[in-house]
Amino acid sequence: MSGADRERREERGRGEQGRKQQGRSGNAQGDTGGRARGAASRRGTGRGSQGRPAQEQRRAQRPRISAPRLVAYDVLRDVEERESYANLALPSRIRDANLDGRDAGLATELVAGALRWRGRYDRIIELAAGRAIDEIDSRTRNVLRLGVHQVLGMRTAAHAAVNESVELQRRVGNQNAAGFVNGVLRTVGRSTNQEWDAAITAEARTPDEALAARTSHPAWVLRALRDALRHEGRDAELEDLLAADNDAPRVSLAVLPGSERTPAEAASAMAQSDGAAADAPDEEPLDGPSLSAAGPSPLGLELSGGDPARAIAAIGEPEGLVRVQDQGSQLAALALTRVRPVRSGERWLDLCAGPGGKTAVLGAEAILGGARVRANEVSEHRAELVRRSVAAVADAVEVVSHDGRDAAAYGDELFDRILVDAPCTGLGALRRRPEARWRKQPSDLPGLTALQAELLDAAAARLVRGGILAYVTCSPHLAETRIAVDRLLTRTPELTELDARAVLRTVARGELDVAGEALSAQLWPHRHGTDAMFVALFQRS
Ligand SMILES: C[S@@+](CC[C@H](N)C(=O)[O-])C[C@H]1O[C@@H](n2cnc3c(N)ncnc32)[C@H](O)[C@@H]1O
Repeated sequence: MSGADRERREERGRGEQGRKQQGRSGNAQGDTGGRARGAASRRGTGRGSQGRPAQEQRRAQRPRISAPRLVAYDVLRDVEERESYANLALPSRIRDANLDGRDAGLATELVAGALRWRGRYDRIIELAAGRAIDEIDSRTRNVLRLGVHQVLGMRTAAHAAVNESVELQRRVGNQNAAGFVNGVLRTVGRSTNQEWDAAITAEARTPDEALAARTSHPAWVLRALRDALRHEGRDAELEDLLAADNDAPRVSLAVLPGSERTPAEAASAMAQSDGAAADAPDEEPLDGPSLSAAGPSPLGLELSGGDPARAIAAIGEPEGLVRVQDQGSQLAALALTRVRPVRSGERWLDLCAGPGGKTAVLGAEAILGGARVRANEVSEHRAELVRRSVAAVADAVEVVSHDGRDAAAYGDELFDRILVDAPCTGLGALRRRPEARWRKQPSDLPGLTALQAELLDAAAARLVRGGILAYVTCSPHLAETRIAVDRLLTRTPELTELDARAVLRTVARGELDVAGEALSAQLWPHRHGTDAMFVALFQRS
């Protein structure tokens, strides 16, 4: 930073000090209008006396904003305004900005933190600014969320986080609100996380509102999660679950059945390749991350960090046989394939297959057992993802694209096993998709549960006698799990529910703690380290 820039900053800082607000209760006022007027009149003087070139010169002299922060801001905008998925928008923005590994890591942390903790940070911003979050324009809101994450969620020095945020606001948002950003973030930085949590609790109207804000969950999601845990007699686990939702999940890999190596052998293959790389002077060693055959799926590996693609390459299996996949998804697919021995010639259907993670497990199991899989996906684009996903087991899998409620999806056949991995609210994968909890609304439920019921009815009618149906959701919401199952059983007396918990206990690696009275199995992030997958199994009589 040049001396002139530093001087300008210090002068601005002194100005802010003069206007600063005291403490949380004497908040940052949030009077952007007053500040805006002040800033506008100051700018007006500048324009009058110096003209446009001077203003442009001042802009050119401004400190550069760090590229990762700009990338993070752009991704937050993509998510908010274009409904983009952060996990897709982020890599493409990182590529466009040509960030190196370290900066890409910072951009990723900023995006994940600001999205995941949005509910808590918004409440803190409200308390610091003394105004409702909706009254702050969306650009400023996102600058503030990134700033609060740096101040409270990362170890960024407070003055650096504030200065960067003010510059970011000047670059991307309403210039007049730069002072507001400065004031709010300074107020935020004056209290610790514990103090902010105490303030959130003190200001909340109900204990649920306080817990929802502190743990950054929408209140309706918190209630749905509590209901699902209560159904198992485990509502005391709610806070553990909410905390697990806010932890970045460990990367899990699946070693598909039929691979040359078992998961344990794959883990040691990577360790050996790591050692060999360290010995070879021109090979960059895999610095640190290790694989272990851990987690509840018998196919599963856990990666302690680093780039999964490098770990997969280091294992050395043919492409596609080792893949990134949540272990709950692995178990859900295995519940269907291992519920009973496979007879050669069986026909299986994966009705809602996109993007094809579970189809790959079904395909690998089908090859071993002599079965064949039809994979259906309503979206042609996602059907293409399924084709790519099953390349390693393509001999056993045929991919088609139809609405699963239409006869075309079944191709005039009956099936021995059908997987309905239904579209759902996705409330079981909140740790993986940080923006998802803010996207779904309770009003999404009726449409989804109606679609789930129609898909189940269509699938149940296409089972051979004695055939098995697996109903899977990545949501623990009771409307999408037990209530859906009970209604299906009422509508379809030919279906008998099987003990999915017993099946999963047999399939799983180690003890699997599945609670409650129901025959279906609910997995949980805080208990099993998986997404909250729900699995129910039925047999057609
Ligand atoms: C939860 S995802 C399936 C995940 C997949 N089984 C996997 O493991 O990768 C649900 C899928 O159902 C698809 N879908 C939604 N409505 C459908 C319908 N009417 N018929 C068939 N598929 C549908 C969605 O496009 C989405 O790809």
